[in-house]
Amino acid sequence: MSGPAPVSIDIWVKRFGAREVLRDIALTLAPGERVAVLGPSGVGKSTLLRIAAGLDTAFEGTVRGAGRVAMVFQEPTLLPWRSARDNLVLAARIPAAEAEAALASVGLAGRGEAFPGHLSLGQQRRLALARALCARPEFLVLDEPFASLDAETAAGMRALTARLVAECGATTLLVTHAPAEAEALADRILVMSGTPAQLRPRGRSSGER
Ligand SMILES: Nc1ncnc2c1ncn2[C@@H]1O[C@H](COP(=O)(O)OP(=O)(O)OP(=O)(O)O)[C@@H](O)[C@H]1O
Repeated sequence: MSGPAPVSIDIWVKRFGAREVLRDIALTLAPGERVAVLGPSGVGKSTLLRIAAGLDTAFEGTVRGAGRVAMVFQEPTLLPWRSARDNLVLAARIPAAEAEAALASVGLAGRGEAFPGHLSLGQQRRLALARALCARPEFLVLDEPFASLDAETAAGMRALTARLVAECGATTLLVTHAPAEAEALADRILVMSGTPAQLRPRGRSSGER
């Protein structure tokens, strides 16, 4: 092992058909750095994340240094016919006792037998977060993990995620359209805008809150 590496995402161009969605994106995350990308719906945030996580390789550019990646999707994407515990055991190949501890760490102690469909959306999101963290990622990618939660639940999730992400120490890339999420979780905030979309640091005076 040579120690943690920066994650470098260079996208010269990403197209869907003839349409350019992303162009000239150069983003380097220092080891352990947490970067949030803010931007309106449809601008290309999820596309950037899928490329960063290695799920989309149909682009011109490179992604380097990502190492072991875990992604939390907008939808929890759990195995519906497996218990909460088995969702962790199967995905991360960990013993049941470790899965129980992970459930407790996201406030799901005692819910190991529950099927995802019997959990609230907020609980499913926490289970999906636990699953990602159980993989002991070097690079954690979060795609609007708090979308469609009520304000109180989202605030609880933000605090929990901020604590767990800090504890796990993974280099983290988060996309959201909620500035409060970006501020709670990130060391650095970037804004994605334009067609094709580009990234720039968040300005202080442009009304981007
Ligand atoms: N598989 C695909 N094929 C064609 N077009 C796509 C595909 N995936 C995304 N797009 C288009 O690319 C653009 C960027 O989509 P993307 O999902 O990255 O946006 P986003 O910023 O994540 O939006 P949201 O905040 O609503 O999730 C959109 O115009 C979308 O319609």
